[in-house]
Amino acid sequence: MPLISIEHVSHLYVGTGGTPSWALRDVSLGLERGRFTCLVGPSGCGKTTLLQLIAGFLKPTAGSVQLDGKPISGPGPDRSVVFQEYALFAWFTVRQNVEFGLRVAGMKAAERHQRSDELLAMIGMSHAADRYPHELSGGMRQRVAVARALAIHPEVVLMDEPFAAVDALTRATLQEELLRLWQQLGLSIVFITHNVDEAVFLADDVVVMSAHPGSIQEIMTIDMPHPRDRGSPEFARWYARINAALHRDQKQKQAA
Ligand SMILES: Nc1ncnc2c1ncn2[C@@H]1O[C@H](COP(=O)(O)OP(=O)(O)OP(=O)(O)O)[C@@H](O)[C@H]1O
Repeated sequence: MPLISIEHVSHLYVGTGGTPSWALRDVSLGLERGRFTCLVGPSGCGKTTLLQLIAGFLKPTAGSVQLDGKPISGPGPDRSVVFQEYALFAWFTVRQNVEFGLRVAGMKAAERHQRSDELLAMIGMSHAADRYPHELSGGMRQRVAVARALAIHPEVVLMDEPFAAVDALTRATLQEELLRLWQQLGLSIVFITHNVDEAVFLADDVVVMSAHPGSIQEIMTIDMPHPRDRGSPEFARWYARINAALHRDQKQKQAA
């Protein structure tokens, strides 16, 4: 049984003018435990909606979303979310940000400190534990956001374009660090990106979505071992395949 089962899910939004629109139409997808899944697709194809349904922030209009065979009825400590914007609390230090979920869960201070010490060491931020978010670079802030998401020991980490706002060099470093954490902690990750290179570098499975209505066009399993070499012919082949699938959809929509 997949860890996350999305069965015949449709999601309807009603806009401000009262006009309904289908963000997702009859989407079915099974996500296996321990895998790194990337969602790619044109703007508006429902990637964030799908992530929010898994997070439990939204309920599907039709169909079901299940985790470990149980319907998802809301957010829970088994799932955490990392957003594109550095959603850190400005008035908390790095350590306080990382410990936030643990404090909410009622964990004692000594245990919280031990957990945050471990995570800060893992992300190479021990030296900055007492700094505030405005004293950090974009890459450092996103590292803290990842550490905060991991502090509660979630089974699933849901990431919505987490590295889109940082420069290319920092992005590459963050990708490598995330792969290390994923492997070390045995996480299951669902990661939205617009960047095909990022998807080929990170993913076991790439879910290519198409828009109007949001649906799944193709699922590709990238069987290259990690770490992946961006300069290899195999990497270039996967890049071209995913890119072609994305453009095929656009061409079909334009021709229709
Ligand atoms: N709260 C909302 N109310 C009304 N319509 C919405 C709402 N949120 C999203 N939509 C619409 O639903 C569709 C899917 O949106 P969604 O944000 O899930 O797509 P996306 O693939 O994540 O897009 P992007 O890549 O641009 O972030 C879009 O047409 C969007 O305009």
